Amino acid sequence: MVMQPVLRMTGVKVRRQGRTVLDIDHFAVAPGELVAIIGPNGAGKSSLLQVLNLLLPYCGKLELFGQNAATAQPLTVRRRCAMVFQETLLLDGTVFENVALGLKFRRLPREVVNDKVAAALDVFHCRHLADRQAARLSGGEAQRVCLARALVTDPELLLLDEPFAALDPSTRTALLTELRQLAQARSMTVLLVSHNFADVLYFADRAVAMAHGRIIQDDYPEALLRHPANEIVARLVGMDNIFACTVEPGSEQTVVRLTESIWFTLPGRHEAVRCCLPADAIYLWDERLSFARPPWVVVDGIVRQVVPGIGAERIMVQAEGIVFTLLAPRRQDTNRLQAGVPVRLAFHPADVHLL
Ligand SMILES: Nc1ncnc2c1ncn2[C@@H]1O[C@H](COP(=O)(O)OP(=O)(O)OP(=O)(O)O)[C@@H](O)[C@H]1O
Repeated sequence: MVMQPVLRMTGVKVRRQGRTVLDIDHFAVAPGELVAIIGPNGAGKSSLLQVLNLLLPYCGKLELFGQNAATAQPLTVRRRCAMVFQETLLLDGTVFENVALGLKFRRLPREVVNDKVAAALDVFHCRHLADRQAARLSGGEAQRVCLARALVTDPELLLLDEPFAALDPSTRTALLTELRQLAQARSMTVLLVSHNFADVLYFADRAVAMAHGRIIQDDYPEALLRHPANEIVARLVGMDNIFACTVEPGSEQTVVRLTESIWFTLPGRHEAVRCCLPADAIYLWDERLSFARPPWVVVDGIVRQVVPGIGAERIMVQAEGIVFTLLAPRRQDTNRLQAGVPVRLAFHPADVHLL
């Protein structure tokens, strides 16, 4: 059975102050999908969510829950959606009152409201805050309350516009985990706008990259990471190594040159001007791993910088005018690499993505 999409856009455009800020040929999301929306500042991500929440006028066709949004009752459609913003828009009053607000117009008995609010607060571990004034919460607490308020109405479509941006990493991870589990348990569809691709990998099953109001890639998050459609997406997903290259396409294989002596071959015929190499696909030389054998590409260079990190260090190595960035497991202090130390690197051409 083909499932009816929760939302379907066809030829949707939005103009703001004389400029087209959203231009979507086709976009559809199935029930239960967890979709991340990424894009540089001004790409149109918030505009997309605002259109879906019927907050912004548009041209073209938008269907929500199988109904044409232009002719459907806005209130009926909105009751099936909820949106959470980066700013915690809580009203004066207690946490309980804020979360109960979404249920207020549904004429539910008081006991049902109490139970639903308590359950929503429980999900995000903030039941103990129920009687506190919303204005006096910390950023993380307020964001949990906003999520509880959005979820108390059991929305079928949840729109999240960077609600985790201001939270500390452990709170973010905890909230994303809770939200993912909850969405899966309820078969809820979620669109999450995020600038953090680690969150995207953690939360979403599908990632949509936007630029200049258009969708430029729509695929599994891992596909964007390994095979970005263009340089904008490569930068969005944090691709550390984007090198200029020249290619010599042959009938069966293509020679890709980064410099005169750093080159490799790829099967097939390719045209490209850029070569992407993820930092975790470059290895420090280790004779036990026999990286020297072709098709591994072996490069000698000098460490320029070591940027400490949790679990892994980011190491910049200069070789023939190119700076390679690689991730290496953090070592004992005594054994650490330093600027000026000669090193040998290796990467496999299969990890290279050409643009
Ligand atoms: N209220 C507004 N009036 C006029 N133009 C606007 C308004 N809000 C946004 N825009 C413009 O619309 C375009 C898309 O903005 P939008 O907020 O959708 O992008 P975004 O991808 O969410 O960006 P960011 O990552 O910075 O939040 C931008 O060029 C922006 O300047």
